Amino acid sequence: MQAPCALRVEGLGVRYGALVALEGVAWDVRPGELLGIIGPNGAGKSSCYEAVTAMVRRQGRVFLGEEDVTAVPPHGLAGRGLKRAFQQNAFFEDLSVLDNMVAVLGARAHSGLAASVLAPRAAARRRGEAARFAADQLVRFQVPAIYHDRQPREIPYGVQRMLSIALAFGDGARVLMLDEPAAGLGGEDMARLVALLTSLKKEGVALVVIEHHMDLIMAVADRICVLDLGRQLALGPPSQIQHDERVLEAYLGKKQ
Ligand SMILES: Nc1ncnc2c1ncn2[C@@H]1O[C@H](COP(=O)(O)OP(=O)(O)OP(=O)(O)O)[C@@H](O)[C@H]1O
Repeated sequence: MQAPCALRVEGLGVRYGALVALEGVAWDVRPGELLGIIGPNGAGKSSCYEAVTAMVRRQGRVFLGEEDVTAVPPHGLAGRGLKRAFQQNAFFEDLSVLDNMVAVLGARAHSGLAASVLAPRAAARRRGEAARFAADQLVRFQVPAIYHDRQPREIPYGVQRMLSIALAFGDGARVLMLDEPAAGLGGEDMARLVALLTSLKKEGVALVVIEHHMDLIMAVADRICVLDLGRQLALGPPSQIQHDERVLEAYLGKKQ
């Protein structure tokens, strides 16, 4: 028996005034599975991404596990384990890499003023534990310890991308959505990204990844949703998508 869906969308649509940017999109993703979303420029990928996380006005329904979360606002979705990263890296620039991670881990790290005054040793111990947990989390997301004390803008771009994924994931995610995680990455950084995505899948995280980088998506996706002119052109495993005539014509054909 197949595992239940981690995330499912039905009849997803987005309009900007008279422009139909997305219409009738329907897919699901299961724990441990990576769904790739591809399509030519203007196909509706970003609109789809924003629509799932309720960042734009949209039609359709969104289910997280068994729960209909269509009416849940973005912060409520994050609280339920649907996390998203942004295409642009977004950091607290004045904090170190480690403190960025501590900050998103939130409650785990903050002992509070009252606790610090009334029980300073316990508060210090909790802060130490939070910092260790944050450091472990960063290493797990391919951000090596040599960068933890630096500010985000001081670390290499490829490591910044990993940091942004780590921050999006926070203290855990049932579903993690990534918008072009491979943008601007080359050789070794790309290999690190593949390793990270593969390990998240093994841990049972469901991933939804918008990507222009065909080699990456064909290598790591279990299924791919192809959008073109706001419509869902195809949905299937990479082997099927690579040979789909409509996809070749609409997407790959336009790229050549
Ligand atoms: N805020 C907006 N207002 C008006 N039109 C928009 C807006 N955002 C996107 N669009 C239009 O909606 C359509 C889909 O855009 P979208 O950004 O979702 O596509 P995309 O597949 O992500 O494209 P790209 O690969 O270029 O980022 C395009 O025609 C785009 O011009």
